[in-house]
Amino acid sequence: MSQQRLKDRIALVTGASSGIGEATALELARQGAKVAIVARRRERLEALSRQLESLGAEPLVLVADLSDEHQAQRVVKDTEAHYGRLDILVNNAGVMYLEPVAEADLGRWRRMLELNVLGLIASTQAALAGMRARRDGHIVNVSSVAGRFANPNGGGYSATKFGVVAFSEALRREVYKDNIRVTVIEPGMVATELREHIAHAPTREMVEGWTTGMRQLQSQDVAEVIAFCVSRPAHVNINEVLMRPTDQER
Ligand SMILES: NC(=O)c1ccc[n+]([C@@H]2O[C@H](COP(=O)([O-])OP(=O)(O)OC[C@H]3O[C@@H](n4cnc5c(N)ncnc54)[C@H](O)[C@@H]3O)[C@@H](O)[C@H]2O)c1
Repeated sequence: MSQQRLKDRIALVTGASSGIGEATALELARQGAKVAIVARRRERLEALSRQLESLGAEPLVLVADLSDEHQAQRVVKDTEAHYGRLDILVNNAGVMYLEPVAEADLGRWRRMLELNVLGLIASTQAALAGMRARRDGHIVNVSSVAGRFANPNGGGYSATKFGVVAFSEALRREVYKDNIRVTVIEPGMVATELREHIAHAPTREMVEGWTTGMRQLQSQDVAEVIAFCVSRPAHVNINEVLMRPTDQER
């Protein structure tokens, strides 16, 4: 039995129907959190919900397309209405399309921007009022190593993940005074369904090449990092440690 470091904490995990989101929902539940899960595939969420139930997580299943900002805001409000508050928001839902700029399908890139960036911003915005009022909350944004380093054919995806890093750093500076913590997670290659979206065949080979000889992460590895970050005692203000406010901001 894991330590119940998240006992009575209320979490919402987006993109929970597979991969990192599914593993994170389970790990938060093992550590005692109550967990709301959201994605588009109801059957997958229902199956996860049964596992969460058996861990005592009192799950809430929400089906939404988070590339729609209104739906992204609604799931936060639905979670707050159901449990009375939201303590931990894990913005994990994302897609990856890798293709050369010259051949890019801009409709696909727009959908990627809408989900990976705008949806994440919308759910964050919806969570702030409640967290501010209680002076308590933790927002975890899942970016990627592609949010710090860009590779050929990864321009569209990296634009979204650099965007997540930039947004999170600005957000952290806006909300640290309200005791809201912001963490960005930047995993390397993780064995999930995400790779199936690699649109361009040579890119698939290239991505395989980048990772040859590297340890491939499992979703559970990332889930444990997220659970560790959100389970720090509230008096440890990591915002102050990671990004010391300038004198003007004090
Ligand atoms: N797998 C990797 O190598 C890797 C590396 C770094 C970062 N990431 C990031 O991790 C996050 C999770 O990805 P994953 O690897 O677990 O892949 P995944 O495909 O298994 O999971 C993505 C999740 O997002 C959901 N989703 C997709 N579109 C959605 C939409 N429009 N509305 C609601 N939900 C939607 C999917 O249903 C799924 O639950 C993503 O943000 C991804 O960019 C993944």
